[in-house]
Amino acid sequence: MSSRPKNWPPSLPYFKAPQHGKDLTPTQLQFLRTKPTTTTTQSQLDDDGNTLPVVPASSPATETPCPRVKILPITDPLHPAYGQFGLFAATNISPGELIVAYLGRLHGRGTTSEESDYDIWLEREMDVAADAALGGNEGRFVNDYRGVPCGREKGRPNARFGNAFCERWGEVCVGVWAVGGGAGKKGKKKKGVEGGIRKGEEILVSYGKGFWEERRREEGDHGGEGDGDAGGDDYDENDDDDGEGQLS
Ligand SMILES: C[S@@+](CC[C@H](N)C(=O)[O-])C[C@H]1O[C@@H](n2cnc3c(N)ncnc32)[C@H](O)[C@@H]1O
Repeated sequence: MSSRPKNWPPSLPYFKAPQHGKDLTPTQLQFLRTKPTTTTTQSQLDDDGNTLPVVPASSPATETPCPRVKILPITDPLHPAYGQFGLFAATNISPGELIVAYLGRLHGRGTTSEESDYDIWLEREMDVAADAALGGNEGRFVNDYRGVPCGREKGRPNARFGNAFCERWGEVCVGVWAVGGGAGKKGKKKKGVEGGIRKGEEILVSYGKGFWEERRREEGDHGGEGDGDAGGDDYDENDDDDGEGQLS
């Protein structure tokens, strides 16, 4: 396999592992490198109180390039990210499966780039985020579900951000997971979602309401129209803005 995925922007660094910003403290590094054990700490539990999943070093989700996904140009003029790229399933993906890691520069609040549209909280409490604006892997191309036409589960995401301990790198990473295969956030069942993504489908997450509210504020400030939130729907996002796994 080539050392970069097809359609990767030629001038953008392609990461084969998470990059550590110089600002990360020993405590943050220790948090990242701590593999969950039977005696887990609070920060190793997800919203449902489950232990952080451990992803074996052999998982295709952490291969670079990742065989589970394709970066493709968005050619449908009705798609809100028309003219940009998106992330698509290269194989059928089972509900609840880790699709691909989201690699970027790991950093704290002090080195946040206000301009970045690729910065995602890994663990807000530990002040660690992953920014893929200046380099990353395929994960950086995942679009938000809002306004995207023709999805099998129209009007809702088929994937979500979530953390895992990745044995390939020996640290906690953000990943993109197929929805389904269990309860949603805080144990709530998501209405009508069975999960699983078919080969060829676009992989779509929710960036969280906060991301789009901030986008609207910026557009208001600048008086522009831009490529903001393309429309509402009945997907219940009330749990979306409580911490990790949201674009900041
Ligand atoms: C993490 S990037 C996603 C990849 C991006 N499409 C690209 O080609 O680099 C986030 C950016 O994608 C665009 N985007 C993603 N989902 C969108 C949506 N539903 N509506 C409008 N723009 C979207 C916005 O420009 C946003 O700032």
